[in-house]
Amino acid sequence: MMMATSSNSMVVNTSFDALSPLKLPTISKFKIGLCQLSVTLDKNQNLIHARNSIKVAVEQGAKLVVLPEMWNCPYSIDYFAKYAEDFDDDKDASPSFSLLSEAASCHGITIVGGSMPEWNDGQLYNTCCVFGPDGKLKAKHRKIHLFDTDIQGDISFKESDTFSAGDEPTIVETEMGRIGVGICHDIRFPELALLYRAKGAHIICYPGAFSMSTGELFWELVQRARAADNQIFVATCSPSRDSTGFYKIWGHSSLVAPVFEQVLSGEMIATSGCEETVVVAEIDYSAIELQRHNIPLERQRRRDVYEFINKSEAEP
Ligand SMILES: NC(=O)CCC(=O)C(=O)O
Repeated sequence: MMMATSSNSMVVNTSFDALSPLKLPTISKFKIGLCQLSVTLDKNQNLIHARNSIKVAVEQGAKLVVLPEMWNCPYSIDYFAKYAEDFDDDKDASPSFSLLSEAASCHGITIVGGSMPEWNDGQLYNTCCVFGPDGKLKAKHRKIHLFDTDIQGDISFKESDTFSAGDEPTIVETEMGRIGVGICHDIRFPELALLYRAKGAHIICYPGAFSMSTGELFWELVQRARAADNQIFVATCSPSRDSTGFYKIWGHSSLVAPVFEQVLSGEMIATSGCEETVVVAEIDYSAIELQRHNIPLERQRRRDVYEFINKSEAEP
């Protein structure tokens, strides 16, 4: 069952009971563009930058473009509220929203619009908007798992001091397939990806800004894990490391395929370094079918055994 939510997302019902069979979209082979942007203190500059970068991706053939987490605002607690926009009240008054909508319609592409700080009803959210080729908003995902960390002598950062957490998973039907959306720290939670896979997603897009402290060890690992576990494509897009702020960003925007050259599962097929760049790579959703044929995880899954997880969680 598909439901329209208050936040405008076409969200697939969140129960695990019904497994959506894989259905490939009409266009199942196309190019994706990942715009790894350098984010400055100058919001206007960030917007111009994003528009130019989307154009570069389109010129290289991208039909689906992904932007980074916080592409219009430095990734810093000090700036989130100052740079936030309200996308619901008057969309024309939101320059970032309008830019994404116009870019999508002008180029006739689907845009997973990274994330931006959003004001709504007095709450601040870390929000990703997805636009279709007609420029209309198709979905809005609010980061579900906020990034709070305290690593002694290294990094201390608490998104939850500023942001409220979203509480809805987001899967959106687009011409470029059924897209699950997560924002950065959301990628660490296999349950969310499993839910998207169960609901027939072809790709999960995670705009992200992993830190230098955790990026080297975890960024590639979690992308490949989500792709391999779920036999699905995973795309990530980060700001570049030279972005403004004390928070140092890992970068490395990437595309991971469920299978590569017949056998390799969860293989990185395109990636970047830490500098500003646009990564354009080909997606072929038939790789999902191939990998699920090669190793039919879904048939082998033992839900009867995993029942204990739910039961143990239910205990006080
Ligand atoms: N912006 C984020 O959510 C960062 C997440 C991160 O770095 C992690 O290690 O998790």
